[in-house]
Amino acid sequence: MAAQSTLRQSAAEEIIAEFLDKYSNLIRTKLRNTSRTTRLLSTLALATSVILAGEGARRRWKRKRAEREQGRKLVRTNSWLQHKDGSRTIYVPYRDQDRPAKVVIRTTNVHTFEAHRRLYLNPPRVAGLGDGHVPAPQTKPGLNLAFLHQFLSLLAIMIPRWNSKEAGLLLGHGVFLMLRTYMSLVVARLDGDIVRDLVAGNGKMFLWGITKWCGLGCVAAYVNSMIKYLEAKVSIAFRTRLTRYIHDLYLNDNLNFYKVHNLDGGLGSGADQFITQDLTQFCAAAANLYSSLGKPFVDICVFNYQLYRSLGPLALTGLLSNYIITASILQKLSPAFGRLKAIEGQREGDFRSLHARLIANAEEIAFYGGADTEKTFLNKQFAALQGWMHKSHKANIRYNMLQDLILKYSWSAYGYLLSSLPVFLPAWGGLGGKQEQAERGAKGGRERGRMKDFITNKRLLLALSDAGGRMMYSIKDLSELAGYTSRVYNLIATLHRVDADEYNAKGRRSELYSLGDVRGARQQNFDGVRLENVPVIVPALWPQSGSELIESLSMMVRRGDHLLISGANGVGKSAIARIIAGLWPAYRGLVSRPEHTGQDGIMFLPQRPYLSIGTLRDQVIYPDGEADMREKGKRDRDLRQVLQLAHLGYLPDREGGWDTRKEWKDVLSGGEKQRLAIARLLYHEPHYAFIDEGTSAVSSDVEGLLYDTCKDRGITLITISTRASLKKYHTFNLTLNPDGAAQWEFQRIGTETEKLHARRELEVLRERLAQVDKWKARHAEIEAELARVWVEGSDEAVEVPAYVTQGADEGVVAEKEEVVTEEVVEEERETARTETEAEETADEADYQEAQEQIGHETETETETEATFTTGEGSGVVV
Ligand SMILES: Nc1ncnc2c1ncn2[C@@H]1O[C@H](COP(=O)(O)OP(=O)(O)OP(=O)(O)O)[C@@H](O)[C@H]1O
Repeated sequence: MAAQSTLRQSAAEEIIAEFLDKYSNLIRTKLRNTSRTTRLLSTLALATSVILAGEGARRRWKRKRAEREQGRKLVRTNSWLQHKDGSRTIYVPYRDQDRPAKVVIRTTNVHTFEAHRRLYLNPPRVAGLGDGHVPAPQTKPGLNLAFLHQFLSLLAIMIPRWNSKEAGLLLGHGVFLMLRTYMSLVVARLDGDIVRDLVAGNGKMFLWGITKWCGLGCVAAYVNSMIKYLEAKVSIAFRTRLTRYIHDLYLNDNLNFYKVHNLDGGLGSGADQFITQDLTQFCAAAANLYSSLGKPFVDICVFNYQLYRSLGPLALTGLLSNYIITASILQKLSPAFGRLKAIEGQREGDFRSLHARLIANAEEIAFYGGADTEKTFLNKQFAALQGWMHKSHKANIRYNMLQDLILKYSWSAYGYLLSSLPVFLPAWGGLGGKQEQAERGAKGGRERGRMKDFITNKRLLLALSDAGGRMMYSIKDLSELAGYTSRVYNLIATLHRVDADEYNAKGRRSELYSLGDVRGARQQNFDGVRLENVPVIVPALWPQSGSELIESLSMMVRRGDHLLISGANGVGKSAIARIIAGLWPAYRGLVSRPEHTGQDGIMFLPQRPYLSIGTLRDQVIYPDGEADMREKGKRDRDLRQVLQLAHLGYLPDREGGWDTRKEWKDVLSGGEKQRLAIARLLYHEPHYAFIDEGTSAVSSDVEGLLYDTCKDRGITLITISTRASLKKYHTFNLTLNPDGAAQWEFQRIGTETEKLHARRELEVLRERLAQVDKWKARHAEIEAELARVWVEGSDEAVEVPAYVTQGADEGVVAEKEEVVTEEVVEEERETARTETEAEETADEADYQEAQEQIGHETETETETEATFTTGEGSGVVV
């Protein structure tokens, strides 16, 4: 044995040596035959390619290192790279912070959206999804043509091209599925062989059969796990495509993320449940459908053919009729799984959005002590979900029973019957029947043959019944998929509808001021802000009609003309900003505004300051990212300067630097949030800025400085405020008073008319001042009455704590009240004196200051006396 192996080894060595000799001789001869120049040139070429390859490798390595370094930096600063074609490269922490994974995100082409709009807004009539025009379809989800149309429409997004990654993954998945079918066939045959050898007592063949079985097991295990892996990959790939598509449609310049909730309402409590939950379930179900339908289908074809060969045409007819009968029974008796799943998804969404609401408003709820009430809301919503889930599972009981009865027990009994055909009816028994007829008489051998055929056929029948069963089970999967499909299709159709502003169903008349009745025009490249005969309407959810706040409003703000929009609460001041920003529609008239939002354009500071996730830097430069900031040539020191101007210079040091990440909405105080919003304004330096109650929590000394800074930076301010004291920073004033004779009044601040108003206000003030003496007398009366009142049992009354009584005896209290009254009177006299002086000198600066004081007074008065408002409106249009 040892000698044999040595012999084999030396033979192998000889072969290798011969091989090496042959090729070295060949090279040597070739070299000898070539000229010196050729050799020199070849050597040079070789050396150059080695050097170039080395240099290439070095550069690649360097690039990779720089890229990794850049990735780390971008992760730290919460930033990304923006490319010219609109795509972005983002880095996400992968295994560890040091090796972030690079992801390139390409935005969906506008033409793709246009091409798809037809699928979602004008579905074919035959699908029964509406009349072929908007509104978006709302059919009962189920196995019908609508489902087919919806699924194919989504497939156009999930697999955009035949050579896309998703198509490749599906192909790979298909190959493995076929492989598994083939393996099932091989296993069925091998099973029969093993039993035959066992019955025949052929030990050698039996052992060989077992060895093959184990080998097949390894391959089958690999194939099965690859099928699962590829299924998961397909599901993730589908989800990625759909999620990016939806994000591009949801968060675009048309502000669909706002409109879909505030104007359309087609998605109920929110798009979040659709995008996070329903989409995931849809993709998992769609990827699974391929294997749960595709694989059994292939199995059924292959196994039927095999059984047809061995059991004959009668068996095949029996099998096919069995499928048809089973499918129709199950289809008839199955509950509406699609609808059940769709409504379950909706209730899950409602429950989830209540939780999200609780998190977003945790502080406010905690202050109010509203935990119990919120718990009741949550429990109520959960009970609705739970009830529906019970209903859904109950519906499953009957279906599962039926399914088990038919697929497990009836089918196997039927299988035994079919397997016995060659034995009892050999004339109808295919190959098996022929063999049976041929071998009649050879008793012992035939029994073993029968056993082998029976085992093979039984396994094939089992596999077939399994495939058929899975096919039948997938009726349920398919119905559930129909539910998810309808939800995802509804989401995309609604987004397309909102994006196209297509609310008007053909042939249907729209209600006045409904979303189908928007006829105003927008001009987006105007150097100024202008409204021309625009009604201020609170839009209602489509298709209801909105409610009118102001019938028709006209105004214009040019560069340098600062405007203050004032009026009582709820009159529609912010509504004007919403119309100009494009959040609310312009139902009639013309709205003109600068094209860009941000730098050199227009910016809106909302009433509730918003703080994004990310670093401190992100808060100042929002909505820019760090990459945009660098592109604009701004550095951290510029941001520090901006913060200083907003009186927040201490923030980077206090919070630990620009890259610090915190939950900023909880970290910053109300006033700080507002000052941060002003800092954003100073960073972006727009030409026009809407400030909606943007300084209400800022102390008045800082407020003035902030206004002056903004104006010095060339920002034209349009302030929405109830504070008349802000007048002095503005040139024009738009006063809204929908209940007055004129619903609004637009006038220059400091004009004769306005002075007239101020004088009238002064007169009213003086009248009130004259009443102070009367109040004093009345006060003394009340004091005297109180002193006379004797409260029965006051001696036994609960003892007043010492800290209350200290220095609070009647005399002291009276004295204090006297002093307070004196102070109030003195203050009012002082105010009146100032007003009179201002009026007399008519000096502009003094006048403004006096105006401010009046403003303070007016504010206080407005709260108490409804009559103490500005004069009649004149409806001046600039
Ligand atoms: N999304 C909405 N849905 C329904 N009504 C709304 C909506 N937003 C605002 N409104 C209504 O529109 C009216 C004007 O609101 P707006 O926010 O413009 O008031 P405002 O004058 O700015 O008040 P405030 O001084 O309190 O901020 C209010 O009556 C309000 O209830």
